[in-house]
Amino acid sequence: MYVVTGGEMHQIDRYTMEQIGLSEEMLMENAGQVFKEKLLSLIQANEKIIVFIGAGNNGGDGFVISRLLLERGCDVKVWVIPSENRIRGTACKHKDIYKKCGYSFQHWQGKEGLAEKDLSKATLVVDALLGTGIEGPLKEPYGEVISLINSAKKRVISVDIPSGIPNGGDEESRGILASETYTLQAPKLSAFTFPSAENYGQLHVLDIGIPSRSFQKAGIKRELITAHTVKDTLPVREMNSHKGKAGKALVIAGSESMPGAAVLTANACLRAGAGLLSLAIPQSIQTIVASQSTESTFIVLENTKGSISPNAFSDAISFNNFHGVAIGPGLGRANSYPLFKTLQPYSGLVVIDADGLYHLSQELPLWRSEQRQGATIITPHPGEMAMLTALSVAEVEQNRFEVSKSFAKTYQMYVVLKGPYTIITTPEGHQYVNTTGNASLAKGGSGDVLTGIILGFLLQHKSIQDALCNAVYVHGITADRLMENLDTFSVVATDLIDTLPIVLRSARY
Ligand SMILES: NC(=O)C1=CN([C@@H]2O[C@H](COP(=O)(O)OP(=O)(O)OC[C@H]3O[C@@H](n4cnc5c(N)ncnc54)[C@H](O)[C@@H]3O)[C@@H](O)[C@H]2O)[C@H](O)CC1
Ligand SMILES: [K+]
Repeated sequence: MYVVTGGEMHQIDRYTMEQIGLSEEMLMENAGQVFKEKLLSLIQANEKIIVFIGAGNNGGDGFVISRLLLERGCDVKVWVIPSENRIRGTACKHKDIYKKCGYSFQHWQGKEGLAEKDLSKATLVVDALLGTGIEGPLKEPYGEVISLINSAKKRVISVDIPSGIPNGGDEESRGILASETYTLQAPKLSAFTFPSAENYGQLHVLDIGIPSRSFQKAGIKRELITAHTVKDTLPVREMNSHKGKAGKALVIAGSESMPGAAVLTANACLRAGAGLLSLAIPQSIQTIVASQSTESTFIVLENTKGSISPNAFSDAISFNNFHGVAIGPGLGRANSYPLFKTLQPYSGLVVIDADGLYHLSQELPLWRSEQRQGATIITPHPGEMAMLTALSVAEVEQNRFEVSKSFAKTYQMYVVLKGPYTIITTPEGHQYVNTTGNASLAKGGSGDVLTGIILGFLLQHKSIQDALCNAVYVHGITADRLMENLDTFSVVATDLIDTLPIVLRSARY
């Protein structure tokens, strides 16, 4: 499933109409039909529905939805915000069809009019005020209508997008606070960009019949990770596999103040399929780490002031014995730069996280793909991305898609930008958005687990992007699964590792 900007959606609509020959009237009718079906499956028989309609095609969808619900005998009040002569094109055609079927509507005349009364009696609001055609700051009377709807605190279902949110989704908005949004054909960027993502409520995607060819022709390179894509791309372990063939992983992690990071990364990596796992850790934490990661083997390094000594590293490890390396969780920044540097010439996969990203920010050009034989995968949270790009955290948050794309293309790396909707970007600029996971992941250690799963999966998959997509998806699902029995406050990173085997099993079937 593709993820698009408002502008791309218009381009896709145009191709569908002009080149494929599906008319806008038909697409609008389809939108109304699927919306109505979805709505009827979720509402009570005695629901009192109020529909708010704007001037553009989002309002046109509102006319189709109102007609179809009235045809089904639903109790529907329809309020149209612009004067009738402002409704043009396809929306006007569907307004006329609505009227010719014998149905009427009320005109908005300010909030003191009857709309407020109808709203107070309604049990459900359908928001068909504004869609992807919004430009610039919200104009009146839409601001006033939206404030009225929001303050009524009803169940609100938005058509396509919550009305009033900016197209990029990145600016402060006075948009509708929807309980649910039924988006048409493809989720829009604003559903995954804060603060607008918070306006959406629960997101459902409705197939209105726009062919995938229209998306391909528009060159859309953003997709959603779904249960289907994961199931189709999760590899199966061959019968004649052996531990060496299943991937030899090296994790360089941990320090006296953060020994747990090494444990979490190693154990997650093993649970994600690594055949053999070596942990490179400072000598002073070896006993404690070994007691909690039974299956790991160890490369014990000299330590200085609680972390790996700057002198100990270069000849202690032969990187080429490993298929992939993860570096960074709990490493500490003070002494580990020389160690980080020795990894650059290594020809295998390198996953860089946490303190490893700090070192990377000091010598970024050296890690461009043409300077390395193996692929580099980075797993920053927005703060670390800000450090790597010299932007503010707010700038990263507001332009998550663009910032990660530009970084991935410039440095030819795979970027896993973590957050409520983690975005994976390939060096070619293809992007994959993850929707699994929940607020319980906002806790120390969950990133270490993800790094471990990523390394484990990289060693099982042929395609790096599939490995990354599948890793972030299952990581999120483990948290979702834990929510069946636990509270968001209570989940700890070890729970994620313990749940991973069950989640992996069900992701396959
Ligand atoms: N995706 C599809 O294939 C289909 C989508 N449909 C729906 O069409 C809308 C997009 O329609 P469009 O006419 O382009 O725009 P809007 O309805 O969002 O609104 C345009 C309308 O709003 C006025 N306006 C613009 N900016 C502002 C502002 N800042 N404040 C107030 N008013 C503003 C402008 O003057 C216009 O009158 C899409 O979201 C879907 O819901 C179709 O059903 C066909 C298939
Ligand atoms: K809307």
